[in-house]
Amino acid sequence: MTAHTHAYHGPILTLDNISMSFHGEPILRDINAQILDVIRPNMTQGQILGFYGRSGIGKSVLCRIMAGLMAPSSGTVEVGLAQQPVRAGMVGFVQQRYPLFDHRTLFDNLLVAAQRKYAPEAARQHVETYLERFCLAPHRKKYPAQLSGGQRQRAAIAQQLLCSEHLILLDEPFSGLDVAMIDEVKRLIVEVTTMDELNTVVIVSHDLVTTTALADRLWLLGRERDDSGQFLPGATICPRHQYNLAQLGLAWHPDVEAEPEFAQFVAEIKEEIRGS
Ligand SMILES: Nc1ncnc2c1ncn2[C@@H]1O[C@H](COP(=O)(O)OP(=O)(O)OP(=O)(O)O)[C@@H](O)[C@H]1O
Repeated sequence: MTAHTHAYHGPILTLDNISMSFHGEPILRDINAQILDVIRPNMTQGQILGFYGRSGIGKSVLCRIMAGLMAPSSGTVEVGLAQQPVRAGMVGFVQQRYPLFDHRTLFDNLLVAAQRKYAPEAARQHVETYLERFCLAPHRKKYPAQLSGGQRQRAAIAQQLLCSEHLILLDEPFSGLDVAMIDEVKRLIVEVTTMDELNTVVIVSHDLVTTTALADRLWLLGRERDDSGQFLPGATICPRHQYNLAQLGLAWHPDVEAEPEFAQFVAEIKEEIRGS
């Protein structure tokens, strides 16, 4: 187990006292958490956050709040090195159905996204770059219905990266994929975070092992108990459930899943989840 040398710059994402209720029912409570810009010597190293919680606990709600698609009942979300309040469109959100425009080719789908951020010629150049990097260049003239599931997913990730500002949320990126495809998606996520220092991928997944193996930071969303053992209303990410995998020596190891320390860490996390 080796802790690779690293340091931190300013925050990339800050959740400040986020709470959310629907019709008086608390779903999220007092969430304070931050992703920092990680720096590794002589490397372009973005951030990967694993985000885990039981089914129905509030992960999708928090993702929508992080993406600026839903306003919290209280609290603020700030993104980027300038720490601006989040607005819809600043954060990419790749949902499970990979929505693309059916009547446009892959190239045109990506171009529409890129033109939201770049002038026309720069947009075309960025689309070319992403088609190459995501192994989609041979499929540029195909329509979404003519792409495989994996190609659609790569296209959806490229689309969100092209129009958002470095931060991208992936909702269940491994669900329904075979082993080879899971490896492909893992490779792609690592590729995204080595393309630009500020690129930050948030992986929301029930696949705890795969997510933890990729991440340099892990958040567990869970319910806390009061002194008498009763659950407090609403889920939160308490400080002890914000794990720094880089400091634990579990980040950026290609075969970390084979390391005994990793297995032990995952076992501990499972215990925490069972109790929350
Ligand atoms: N718009 C809404 N109005 C009322 N309640 C909502 C709304 N959106 C979500 N909820 C409730 O918030 C809770 C958390 O839902 P959420 O979809 O965030 O869970 P999740 O952790 O993403 O679950 P899963 O892992 O099963 O997808 C659920 O009880 C859900 O019914």
